[in-house]
Amino acid sequence: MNKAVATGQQKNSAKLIAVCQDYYEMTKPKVVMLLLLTALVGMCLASDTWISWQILVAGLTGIGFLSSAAAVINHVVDRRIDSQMARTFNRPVPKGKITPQKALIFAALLSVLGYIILELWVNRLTALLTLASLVGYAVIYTMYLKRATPQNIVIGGLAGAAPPLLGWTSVTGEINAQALLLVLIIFVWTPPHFWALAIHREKDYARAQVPMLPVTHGIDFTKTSILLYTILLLVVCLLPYLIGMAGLIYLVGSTLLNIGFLYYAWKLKFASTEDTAMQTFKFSIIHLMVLFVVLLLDHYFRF
Ligand code: HEM
Ligand SMILES: CC(C)=CCC/C(C)=C/CC/C(C)=C/COP(=O)(O)OP(=O)(O)O
Repeated sequence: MNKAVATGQQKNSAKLIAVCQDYYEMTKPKVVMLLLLTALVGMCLASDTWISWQILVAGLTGIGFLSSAAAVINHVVDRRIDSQMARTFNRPVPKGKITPQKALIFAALLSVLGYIILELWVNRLTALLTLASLVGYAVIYTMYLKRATPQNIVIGGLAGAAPPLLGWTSVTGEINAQALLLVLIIFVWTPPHFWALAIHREKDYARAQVPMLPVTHGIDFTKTSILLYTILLLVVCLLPYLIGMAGLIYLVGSTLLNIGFLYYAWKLKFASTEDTAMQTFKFSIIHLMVLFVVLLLDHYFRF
């Protein structure tokens, strides 16, 4: 083969890979992975036996596609804000690597596919609840709340907290109090998760004029709020054990994780160094991931 043609082909495939990476980045893959873990745990806890492969695969694919679509819409709607923040200015839409139109077509494709998968192979309730979560995050949180009130992430957090319920309804076709308890755990976890990062990025949010809590009420007030939510989280996390939904493995695991979270929140409030806010944010992600793995282990190896 001609050397120039071969080099041209190499350049084209490198370009294609780069474009695919940009589309992939817009789906917030790591966030969606954790959302899917919580949905998987919702599915497993909904049943005393093994769940069917069809529900598992179709449920996770549908919930994953709709969550990814919500994340892509967030990239489009927030392109002005993102272009003003050091953490996000390099994203594909503000950088001009992907046009808003193309991103929206991608989001529409993911949404339609995800909805059809849930409707055809899971059930209508799950399809509708997942669509409502997409609207909750992409429209209610991103378009309105984020720009309107420092309670934005508290209220908007409900959409991100929904996946355990979506997993549960995938298996049973109905809404259940135990599933709502899992939603409550993530709902209470979200403020300390996000506000820790918001403290670290306070100047970014102030510059972009986004009314996040550290911007509107100050860093000290935000630290107190984080500490109080972390205490509330410890209490809420005890409920699955207290109502007999989970056993000792969960009780021990969850208590250790919450003591860890409390340690970071305490340090952030009373003995903070430059890194403490980011360490607290990183720990929050480990906390939720391990908490849901522990719930799963407890479900299958309960004694
Ligand atoms: C309204 C609710 C939430 C807000 C405002 C929020 C905000 C954020 C922000 C701003 C980041 C930083 C992203 C970056 O570095 O580019 C982040 C990271 C992350 N969030 Fe959340 N989050 C929320 C809910 C959730 C939920 C429900 C989950 C999962 C169950 C989650 C999982 C994660 C993960 C895994 C990361 C790390 C992503 C990475 O390293 O790329 N978040 N979150
Ligand atoms: C269907 C379903 C379950 C939808 C939920 C989808 C979803 C991706 C929820 C995660 C919440 C999240 C990452 C919020 C951050 O947005 P931000 O705009 O404040 O953060 P950013 O500045 O990093 O974009």
